[in-house]
Amino acid sequence: MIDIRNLSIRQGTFALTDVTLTVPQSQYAVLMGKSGGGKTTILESIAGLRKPQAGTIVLAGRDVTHLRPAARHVGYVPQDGVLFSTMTVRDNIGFALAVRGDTSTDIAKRVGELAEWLEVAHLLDRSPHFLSGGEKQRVALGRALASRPPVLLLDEPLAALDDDTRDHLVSVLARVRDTREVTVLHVTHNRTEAERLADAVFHLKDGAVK
Ligand SMILES: Nc1ncnc2c1ncn2[C@@H]1O[C@H](COP(=O)(O)OP(=O)(O)OP(=O)(O)O)[C@@H](O)[C@H]1O
Repeated sequence: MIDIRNLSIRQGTFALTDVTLTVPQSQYAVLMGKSGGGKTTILESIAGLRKPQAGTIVLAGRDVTHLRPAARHVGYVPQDGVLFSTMTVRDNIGFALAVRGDTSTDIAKRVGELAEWLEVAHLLDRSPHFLSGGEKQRVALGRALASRPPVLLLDEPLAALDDDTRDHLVSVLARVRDTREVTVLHVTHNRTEAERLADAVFHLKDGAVK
């Protein structure tokens, strides 16, 4: 579950006030709204990368409002995916598991399983430099899901992809949704994408969520 109550965030002249939004457990919610409206700001606040001035954030029944990002157990695919460029695809996907000290056997098993599922098994030894846009996004998704987070945040994961690649990634995300293992908040501008994936659609308008 993602439960945001009365969140207020100010950055420079921009402000979001009193944002309230709930995504029930295992649901796939889409957040839409015009450019510059504050969608990324909301995702970054949930992930712990921005500090709100007021409000609470409860994830999977835990109040994480004052926890650091790593303690929140959130899977996050930021805008543009941004993989670690000095690491192979394998190490990108396994990163969170290595940081928390999983054994190399456990890491290899989970990375192998995810790579099959996301259809990137043939790319594991490659550097992110030599991946297509769609491949990069599938690897970024694998990295976000590796530690089995209860919450997944996706910031325009399908932007800047051609139609066929976008269609394929939508079907991958539908598979993620259908496992019902994770509660998802997905930011997009694309109505078709929202219709194909969302259990619920939220609209951010004039600093408020409807
Ligand atoms: N550190 C900052 N200081 C001041 N203003 C900022 C800062 N970061 C973001 N902003 C402003 O906050 C507003 C909301 O930005 P945000 O990226 O959350 O919007 P968005 O809805 O995700 O936009 P887009 O759809 O274009 O990605 C924008 O006006 C942006 O310029």
